[in-house]
Amino acid sequence: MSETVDVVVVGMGPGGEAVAAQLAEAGLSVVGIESRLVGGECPYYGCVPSKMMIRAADALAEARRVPGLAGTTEVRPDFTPVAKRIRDEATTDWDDQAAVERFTATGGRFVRGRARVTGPGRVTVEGQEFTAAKAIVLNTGTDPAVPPIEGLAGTPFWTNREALQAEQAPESLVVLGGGAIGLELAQAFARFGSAVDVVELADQLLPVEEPEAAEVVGGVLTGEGLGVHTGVGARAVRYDGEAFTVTLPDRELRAERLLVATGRSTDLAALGLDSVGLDTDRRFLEPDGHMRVAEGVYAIGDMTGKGAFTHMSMYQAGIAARSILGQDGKSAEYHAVPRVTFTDPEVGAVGLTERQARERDIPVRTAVTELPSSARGWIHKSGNEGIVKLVEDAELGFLVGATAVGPSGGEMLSGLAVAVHAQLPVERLRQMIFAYPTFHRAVEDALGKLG
Ligand SMILES: Cc1cc2nc3c(=O)[nH]c(=O)nc-3n(C[C@H](O)[C@H](O)[C@H](O)COP(=O)(O)OP(=O)(O)OC[C@H]3O[C@@H](n4cnc5c(N)ncnc54)[C@H](O)[C@@H]3O)c2cc1C
Ligand SMILES: NC(=O)c1ccc[n+]([C@@H]2O[C@H](COP(=O)([O-])OP(=O)(O)OC[C@H]3O[C@@H](n4cnc5c(N)ncnc54)[C@H](O)[C@@H]3O)[C@@H](O)[C@H]2O)c1
Repeated sequence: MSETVDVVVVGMGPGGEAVAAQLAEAGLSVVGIESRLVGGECPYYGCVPSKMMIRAADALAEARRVPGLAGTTEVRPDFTPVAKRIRDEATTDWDDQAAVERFTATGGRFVRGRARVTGPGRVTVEGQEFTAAKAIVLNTGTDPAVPPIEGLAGTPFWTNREALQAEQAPESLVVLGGGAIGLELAQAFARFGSAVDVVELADQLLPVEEPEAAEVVGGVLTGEGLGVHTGVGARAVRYDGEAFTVTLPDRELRAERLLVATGRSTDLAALGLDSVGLDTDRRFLEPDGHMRVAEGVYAIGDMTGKGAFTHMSMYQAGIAARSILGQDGKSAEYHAVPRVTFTDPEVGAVGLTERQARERDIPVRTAVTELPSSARGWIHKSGNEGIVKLVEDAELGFLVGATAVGPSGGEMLSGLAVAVHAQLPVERLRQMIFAYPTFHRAVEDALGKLG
């Protein structure tokens, strides 16, 4: 028998948890369904544990910069505190009891299980059927995509999920995929002593970001001893019980561990979305400005393909919640999506890259400045690699995109994100006073070069 409630949330990633809690707090009857851990990928296998690992790895790198600046250091990496911090502080040993209680304290009801949409307003989980009188909200995220490389299936390769449960840094590691996950984890493990090779199919690392940014990061990684192989794919993978052998067109790489970080996949068919008239052959759902994908069905987070970031999932959650509550609210805007890849240097970016702007026939004007030659970069010395790149719509006179690579590229991004979001005239930005000597003064130089 079907039980009627106001809202059923399927998948409790960051956005699903937020929307379910907001609606329950507003007095609606809400059922939140999660097959694994409430909170999703970010707190258990993503953002939080990876950034704990990176924080520790960056401390090692900074200590290694002491010679030449401040004396001598002897750096002996120990992964144990990282593994312990991830287990105890970040994930409570991959237990979501606190998150479940946080949700049920809002008045929501929690069901553990793998849900399927079975028709308009209908969701089935573990033999129970719920009828959602107001809305179904989908927030089922993504899973690691595993490429069809000969010999790979069945080997004990890592995805981000295993990598972030590691107790020790491996002696050696091959990383397939030079995107955000691949590079963040590759550099972190390398700083703990792993011998790391990164294999990226595209011609540049971080293919969605500016080539100038990728070049800086690639230079730093090779400078730190990582092998970086771009424009190549693995032809085959073998595992002999002790180590992996990855065959590239021109060489073989052998390593204790293999991390597959080649992107993410969705399975809309398994969710039963054909029962509400949605095309399940697609990779992503296409929501309208209020996150509706069908009558009474909302989708938020990575599965919408608008940017696989926790801040996107949370942003869309707020819009969906307001819509379900019948409140007025601005519809979603994606012209100023900020993103930060937490390598060292960090790659902060917002809006369009030059290539994306040109593909949209925007009359583009760009400028690039180098951080090491800025006053702060010169003072900073070791570890000062970075750039600022601005992309201006020359006709309209405002920035449509910007990238800040540097020791704190993610923080430098904030002013640039304001400029792109609010479409502030470049002329007005040029009149700003930029504090001396900050890294973001490089933005002033770049603005000067634009004209
Ligand atoms: C290693 C790594 C590092 C990252 N670092 C960052 C970062 O620094 N900053 C950032 O913004 N983003 C980062 N991300 C991305 C971020 O984790 C995701 O964008 C974020 O988790 C939002 O995803 P989501 O809301 O779509 O749902 P997810 O977090 O993917 O959660 C979806 C949930 O739905 C559940 N589910 C799926 N199907 C069903 C079903 N049928 N029934 C019930 N439950 C179901 C899943 O078990 C899962 O818990 C990182 C990701 C990874 C992997
Ligand atoms: N700091 C952050 O915000 C952060 C960190 C990690 C992940 N994320 C999110 O998670 C998403 C997934 O991350 P990801 O790094 O897995 O995906 P990604 O799509 O960013 O990168 C995957 C990379 O693998 C490459 N690739 C694909 N097939 C390959 C193959 N067979 N061999 C070698 N390379 C191959 C792709 O060209 C691409 O560069 C990202 O899109 C990002 O939004 C965000």
